Amino acid sequence: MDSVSVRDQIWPTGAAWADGELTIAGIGVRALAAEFGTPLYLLDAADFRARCSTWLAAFPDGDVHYGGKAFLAPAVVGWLAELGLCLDVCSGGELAVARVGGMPPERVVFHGNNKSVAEIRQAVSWGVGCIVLDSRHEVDRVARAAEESGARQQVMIRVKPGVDADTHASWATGGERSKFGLSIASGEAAEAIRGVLAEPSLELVGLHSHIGSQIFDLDSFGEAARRIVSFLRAVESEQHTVIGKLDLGGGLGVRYLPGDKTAPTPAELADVLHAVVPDDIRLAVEPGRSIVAPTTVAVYEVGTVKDRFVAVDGGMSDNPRPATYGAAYTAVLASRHSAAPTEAMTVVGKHCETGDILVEDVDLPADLMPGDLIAIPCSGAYQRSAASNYNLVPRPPVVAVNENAVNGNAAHVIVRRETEEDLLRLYP
Ligand SMILES: Cc1ncc(COP(=O)(O)O)c(C=O)c1O
Ligand SMILES: N[C@@H](CCCC[NH3+])C(=O)O
Repeated sequence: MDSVSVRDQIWPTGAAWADGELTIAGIGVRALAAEFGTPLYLLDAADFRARCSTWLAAFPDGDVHYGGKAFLAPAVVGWLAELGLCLDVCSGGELAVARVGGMPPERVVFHGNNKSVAEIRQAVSWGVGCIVLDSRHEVDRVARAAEESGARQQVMIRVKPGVDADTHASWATGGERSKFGLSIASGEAAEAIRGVLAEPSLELVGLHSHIGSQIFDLDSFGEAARRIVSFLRAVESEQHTVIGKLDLGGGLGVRYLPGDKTAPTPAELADVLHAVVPDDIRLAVEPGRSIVAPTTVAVYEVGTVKDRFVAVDGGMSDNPRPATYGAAYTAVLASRHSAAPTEAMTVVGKHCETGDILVEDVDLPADLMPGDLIAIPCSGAYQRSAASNYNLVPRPPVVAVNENAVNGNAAHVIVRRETEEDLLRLYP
C-alpha cells in the first residue's frame, strides 16, 4: 500500500492505493461506487476532524469559525459543534442547516452583503451569537429586528482594509472595489460604527474582514490585520469604547495539483497575525477551503473515450470551478491497475457546453475504458456546495468515510443523491 496523501497533500489522509485501486480508510472505491453510485463525493471524516483540530491548536486563545459556504451538511455541523468550532453562515439556508445540525446559536456568526429582513429576523430570533453588518442599511435592519425580539444583538462591522490579495480576481474581497464590507479609507466604516453605537439594541463586539480566498501569501493577512488594528485603536479612542474582537476571515490556500506550492499552515498564519494583533484583542479566523477541500475526493465513472476526451457521468453541474474560474485539478484512474502507457487526456462532463471540462491535459492510461472510475482529489470546497442542476442533472451525494470515532468505519451518506422526483417537485 502506497500512501498517496503525505506525498502530495492533495488527498485525504485516509487515502491509499491497493493493487491500483484507491481506498479510503481501507474501503475501496469500487465497492463505494457500487453501493452509492457515481458521481460520488467521498469525504474523509477523520481528516476533516483532524484539520479542525489543527486550526483550534493554532488559535488556542481565539475562535475558529468554519466557513460553511465551502461545504455544509448537518453531519458536518455536528462535528464542528462537538470539536468546539464556531460556524460562519451567510444565508437563511445555511442558518437552517446550522440549526438542524445542532450548533449552539451563540457559536454562529451570520455574514452576507445583502441579508434579507426575513433572514435577519430568523437569525436574531434564533439567538445567533453575532451578525456581521455589511452596510449602513443593515445597521438599521438588524437594530429593528433586535428591538422587535426584545434582544440586544451582538454585531461586528465588516471593513474593507484596502488590501488586494494575490489571488483570482473573483476571490479577492479586501480591496476598495469589493462589494463586501465598508471602506476604512472613505470613512464609511467609521460612520457605520457611530450608527451602531447609537442603537441601544446593538452591541458592537468586533471588526471583521475577509480579504479573499485561496491565498498563499501570509503578508497580505498581516497587512490587513495591521490596517484594521490601527483603525480599531483610532475608533476606540474617538468613541471612548472598547472593541474586543478582530475576526480576520478565511482564505488560506490549498494545493490542488501535486506541483502547486506548499500551502502555509494554520500555525504559520497564527504567527503572522499574533505578531500584529495585540493580546487584548481576541482573534477569530474563518477557514473554509483549507479545512474541507483536501478531505474529499470526487469519483466519476467513465462513459466514453474518444479522441483523447474522457467523458464522465458528472461535470460542471457538480464542479463548476473549472468552467467558472479556469480552476485546475488533477485526475487519476482509481479502480484498477493499468500497465498501459499514459497519454494526455481531457476529462469532460456530460453537459451541453464545450467548456464543460473537469481536467485538461492530464496523463491517464491509454487503455482507459467505459466503466473505469476516475478520482479527482481536493474536491471538498465550493463544488458540492456550489453545484447546480444544469441540464436537469440531479446533484451527487456526499458520503462520509473514516468516521471511526463516532459511527464506526462504515461509509454513510451525509448528503443524499438528488433524484429526478426531487427536481420534478419544483414544477406546479
Ligand atoms: C466572510 C467569509 N469568511 C470565510 C470564508 C471562507 O473562505 P475560505 O474558504 O477561502 O477559507 C469566506 C469565503 O471566501 C467568506 O466570505
Ligand atoms: N467560489 C470560490 C471561492 C469564493 C470564496 C467564497 N467567498 C472558489 O470556488 O474557489
